[in-house]
Amino acid sequence: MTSIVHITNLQRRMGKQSVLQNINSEVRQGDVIALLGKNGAGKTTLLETILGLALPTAGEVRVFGTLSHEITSTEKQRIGFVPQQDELLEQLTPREHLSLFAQFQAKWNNTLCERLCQSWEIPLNTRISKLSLGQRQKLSIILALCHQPDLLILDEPVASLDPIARRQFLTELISIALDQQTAIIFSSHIVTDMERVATKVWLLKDHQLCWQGELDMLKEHVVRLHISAESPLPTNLVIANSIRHVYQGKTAMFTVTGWHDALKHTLEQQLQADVRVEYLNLEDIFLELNA
Ligand SMILES: Nc1ncnc2c1ncn2[C@@H]1O[C@H](COP(=O)(O)OP(=O)(O)OP(=O)(O)O)[C@@H](O)[C@H]1O
Repeated sequence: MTSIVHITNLQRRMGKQSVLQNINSEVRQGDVIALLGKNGAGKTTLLETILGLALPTAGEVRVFGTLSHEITSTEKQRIGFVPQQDELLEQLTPREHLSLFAQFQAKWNNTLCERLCQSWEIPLNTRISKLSLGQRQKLSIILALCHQPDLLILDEPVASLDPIARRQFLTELISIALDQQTAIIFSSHIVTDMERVATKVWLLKDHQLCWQGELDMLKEHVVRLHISAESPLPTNLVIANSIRHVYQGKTAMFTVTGWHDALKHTLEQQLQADVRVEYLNLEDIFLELNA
């Protein structure tokens, strides 16, 4: 698979504050990356740096092999971006905006545009300044999807969408990732949505990517162990890579990282106890890793 984005030792400071440190990663064709992090973790900063809208303090980001802040207008046409705050032209109607934007795109998909405008009930002849937040967000998504980008970056694209539009949007996203092999980086606080579409996860914490890799691997890597013994467990019990634990006499619950199934038997022998492994959904993993 072709590399679309390459990030090397990226650092970004804002005044005295370090926002991103030692970020090394790669985005390949067909990757759908869920970018997760608490408020202020640096998600928008990372996405803007990838887009070349902000300069790295150190390190570099390459998009299609070019430094992101030096990408050409032809390369820009290969990128779709839905910003957290839309940049629509207030005085135009959606019809005018779509037609103006389409003129500058080499691969505009009019069929998809018409289908989405219809199913999302975009009021095509109303001034954009009079649209609701959700209608504006839908229009921004249509603009980003319909020029069939090779790289699609979405910063909180669904916050104002109703559940029906959100589900349709996720379906579209999966289909373009599969059919067109578009690389997608998607930031959202609706973690259940991310879990439906993501193949990979980037988790930002303490200015760094504390996890990056396949979603399935993350789910095998972070688990909750429910331990129950015949007699009270030692209160100073230590389990490697534990990030949180709760004791209740003969039972205990540990959340651990770096888990692999072979450890279960060893632990049961060592503690003379039953160990049940609970695999977590992405939202629970996010909460545990940020606890
Ligand atoms: N223009 C700016 N000047 C100074 N600091 C800034 C600026 N923009 C963002 N920051 C700081 O950089 C950090 C990261 O902000 P960023 O917007 O990237 O976070 P985020 O993860 O996208 O947050 P959210 O989930 O709330 O959208 C925050 O601590 C923020 O205060």
